[in-house]
Amino acid sequence: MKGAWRAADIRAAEKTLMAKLPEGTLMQRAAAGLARRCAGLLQDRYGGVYGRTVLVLAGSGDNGGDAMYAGAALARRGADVRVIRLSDRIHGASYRALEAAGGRPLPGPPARIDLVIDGIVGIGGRGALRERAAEVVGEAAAATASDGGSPVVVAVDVPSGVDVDTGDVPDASAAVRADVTVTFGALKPAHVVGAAAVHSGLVDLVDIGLAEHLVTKPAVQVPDRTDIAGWWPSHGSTDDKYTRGVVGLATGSDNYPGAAVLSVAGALAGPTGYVRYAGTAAREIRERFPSVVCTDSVGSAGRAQAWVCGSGLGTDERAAAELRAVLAKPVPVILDADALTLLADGSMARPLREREAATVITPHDREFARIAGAEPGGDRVESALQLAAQMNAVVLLKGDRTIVAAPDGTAFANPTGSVALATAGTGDVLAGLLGSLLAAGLPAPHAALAAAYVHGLAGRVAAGSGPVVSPDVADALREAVVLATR
Ligand SMILES: NC(=O)C1=CN([C@@H]2O[C@H](COP(=O)(O)OP(=O)(O)OC[C@H]3O[C@@H](n4cnc5c(N)ncnc54)[C@H](O)[C@@H]3O)[C@@H](O)[C@H]2O)[C@@H](O)CC1
Repeated sequence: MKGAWRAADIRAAEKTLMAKLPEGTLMQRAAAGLARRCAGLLQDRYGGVYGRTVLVLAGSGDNGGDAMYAGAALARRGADVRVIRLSDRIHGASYRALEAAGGRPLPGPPARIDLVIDGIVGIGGRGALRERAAEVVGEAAAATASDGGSPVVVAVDVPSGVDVDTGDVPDASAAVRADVTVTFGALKPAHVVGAAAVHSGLVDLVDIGLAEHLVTKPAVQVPDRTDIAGWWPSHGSTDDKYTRGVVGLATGSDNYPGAAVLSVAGALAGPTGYVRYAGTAAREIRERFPSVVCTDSVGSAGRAQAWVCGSGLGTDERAAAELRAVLAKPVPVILDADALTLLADGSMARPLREREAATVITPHDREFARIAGAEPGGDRVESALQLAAQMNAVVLLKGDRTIVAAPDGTAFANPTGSVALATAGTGDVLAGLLGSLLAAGLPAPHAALAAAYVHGLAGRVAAGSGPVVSPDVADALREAVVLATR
């Protein structure tokens, strides 16, 4: 699991480390790593460093210092390095090093640029880029590279114009869109959550010896494949259909039988050995999935180790009664879609509060607003954590980087999100898969993250064969499980 730390925690660790090192050492480490990555990108794209045009955008702080020292190293290897100073006050020693290596100042971006180094602001940045900086960033990105394409844009530490601590991008037109972000010491939330994660492009972490001095808990954690593989339940030779876990689904309605089909398809791709369906879509489910045991209500269904409730359930009296029946079960429960709408008027607050087993809620932003009173806003991690604490539930806040927040204050971000999932019905598939993982015994935060991870991969797998609809995501789940867990 990788952690991402806020700027204040990074600065505290840097302070401890810097006290042990000769002055300037950390910046030299950062700049050396940055120059190496830039040289690699120039090599891969244009076949070498020599003769390539590199534009350094330098702001007033140490971020500009990193960029100019790296520019100096590239100039020494024969690159034609130009620098635009975006402040009257810039890092002096690195500017002089760049000049000494042959770098030259320019008032504005040239027409031909092979690589842009964004050293405008790093972890000291506040808000959207100021007007002049935003203008220069736009002009540089619109320049032509020597191979006729757009220049490679490398952000130093974080793309300038994003909120480092929250991943918010206050104004997308006044923020750098990087192909690669070379960051130092540790990831920051901007690399892994919110719109800033998209602006970061590929994130490349340079070790400057900081990690062991980070004493605080990360603001957000990001699982990788080995975490998912380690959590995914495996079966032994003594297992049977019951010991693998039984998952129950109270989903679908006369109006939305498809939601039931999709949620059951999601559950069947998970690790449980037995799927029960309770609801009005029993006929559709029996036809599609003969292994699923169907009843018409939660009350008449047998036991399950976890229940999924809400996808396409509707919000009428029958739906409310089914939700109440699910909340009364002493097992983990996932509340999705219409179940969240039913929670909004507060009438379920008591049964929800009285639950002892885990509850997972899976809102998108508008559902989040129905329950919390307002959409998540710029700080999605903090918003999800607050709702998790308030409801004593694990919150899976859907988005390009889905966030999983636990009531104990721990937050995670899923790295596999895919735009392919932004289509009707994919949430039903996710809820079913998550139910299966909970029924198989995974702790709720791990179940939510593992489901989001595999679901994201399934979206990518499905997108490999063209435009995606939600049944394609359900069909791709098995391949995604194999990719994530083998
Ligand atoms: N502190 C350290 O030990 C290290 C820091 N390093 C670099 O130093 C950076 C942090 O440096 P600083 O603390 O000097 O801060 P930054 O260089 O990130 O930026 C601070 C300056 O930017 C200006 N600024 C803030 N918001 C702006 C906006 N929206 N538009 C335009 N200008 C804006 C401020 O006036 C301030 O002077 C890191 O991100 C990293 O790149 C690295 O060299 C590694 C070691």
